[in-house]
Formats: sequence, C-alpha cells, structure tokens
Amino acid sequence: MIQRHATLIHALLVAENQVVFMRYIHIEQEEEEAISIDQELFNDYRFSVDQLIELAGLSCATAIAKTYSMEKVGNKSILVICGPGNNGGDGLVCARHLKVLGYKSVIYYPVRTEKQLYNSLTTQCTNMAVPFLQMLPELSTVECTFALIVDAVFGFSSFKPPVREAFVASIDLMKKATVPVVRYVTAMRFQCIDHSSHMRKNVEET
Ligand SMILES: NC(=O)C1=CN([C@@H]2O[C@H](COP(=O)(O)OP(=O)(O)OC[C@H]3O[C@@H](n4cnc5c(N)ncnc54)[C@H](OP(=O)(O)O)[C@@H]3O)[C@@H](O)[C@H]2O)[C@@H](O)CC1
Repeated sequence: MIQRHATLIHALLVAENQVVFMRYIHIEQEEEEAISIDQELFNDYRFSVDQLIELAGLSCATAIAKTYSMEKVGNKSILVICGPGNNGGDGLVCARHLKVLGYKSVIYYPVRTEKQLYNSLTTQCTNMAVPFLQMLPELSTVECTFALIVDAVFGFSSFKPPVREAFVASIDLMKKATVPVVRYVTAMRFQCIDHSSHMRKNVEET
C-alpha cells in the first residue's frame, strides 16, 4: 500500500505535461478504490486525517510546481478554492506549500466548517501571509490575475448533487475560466489538470 501510494505520488511528481481531465463525476470503480485505500491507510497503517491531508496538499503543491514553473506562472497568483470538507483542507495545505515554494497563492474559502483541524490549517495560512479573499473574483479578474485555479472544493463520496448555493458561483467560474484548473481527489489519486471541454462537459453533467 505504501509502495503504491509512493508510486502514485512519484508518478505525479515526474509528470511534466500532465493532461488529465477534470472530473466531477468519478468513475465508480475509482471511487471505490479511493475509499478502500483511504480505509486501509486509516485502519491498517494508522495514518491520521491530519497526516493524509498534509500529504495530499504537499503533493498537490509539488505537482503544480513541477508542471507550472515559476517562469510559466510569472507574476500571476494561484487561486485555491476550498470546500467545506477534507478536500478543502487539502487545498489549504496546498496553498501553504505553494507559498513556501515561492508562488503567490490566494484562497477563497466561502464555507468554513467549525472543526479544530480546519481552524488550524486556516491559522497556518494566515500566519504565513496567504491571503483569504472575502469574495470570489470576477471571471475577468481571474483571467488577468491568476495563472491557474486549484479546485479543492469536493472530493469523492461525500459530495451529493446538486451543488449548494455557496459553491455555485465557484463551479461556474471554473467552468468558464480559460486558465488551467488543477484538481485532485484523494491523497493518493491525483487528477490534475487542465481546463478543457471535458471539464466543462462534466461540470454540466453534475
Ligand atoms: N478521508 C480523509 O480523511 C481524507 C480525505 N481527503 C480528501 O478529502 C476528500 C473527502 O473528504 P470529505 O469526506 O470531507 O468530503 P468533501 O467532498 O471534501 O466535503 C464534504 C463536505 O461537502 C459538503 N457537501 C456535500 N455535498 C455538497 C453539495 N452538493 N454542495 C455543497 N456542499 C456539499 C458536505 O456537507 P454535508 O453533506 O456534511 O452537510 C461536507 O461539509 C477526499 O476525496 C480527499 O480529497 C484526503 O486528501 C485526506 C484524508
């Protein structure tokens, strides 16, 4: 299991031009596999949620750095949109590591679930000067200010359509944005990347 985890992360980190499709609807088999890997890591290997979230956020930031060099990003920022659950927690960690790696990460976190873990992750971002936006930027602002968007809104299994009001604008923005959208689903299975007709199609299917 650990080997598999490491292999997946490694595969990610070495990928140069990842062409992966954004999926809001996951293939059932993948979802089942992701859940089963999660369970094994929790139950057999005794990883804690904090550990897995840290790993997920770190690997996401590292994969982004590998795929979108500082040169490519230029002086633009990276918008990280965080959801109310663990996937949002992954996003907070990702934003923090992006900052450490030298990127200008900016977080939009519209629904904050009152939980010690998320509060701590939020405090860490604040203390590391990663800004939180109070409002979702307009599409035109996103296009000229951000090099890419990290979609950390929902992971697997807990998302139940339809998207609630608080996230409709964020999803709509990611549908319309021409900047790349990076997304990952589990601590081990990373589904990066790119805005494409696939993304638009799949979001519309939700
Ligand atoms: N398992 C782990 O410990 C780890 C998980 N990791 C990551 O977390 C992901 C799974 O985490 P998760 O279970 O917290 O689910 P996630 O999608 O982030 O959020 C659930 C929240 O969304 C809400 N919500 C639901 N439907 C909604 C809707 N239509 N519109 C709006 N809101 C909606 C729901 O609200 P509720 O239904 O409870 O009212 C709840 O608040 C997993 O895929 C992986 O990425 C790992 O990286 C690290 C370890």
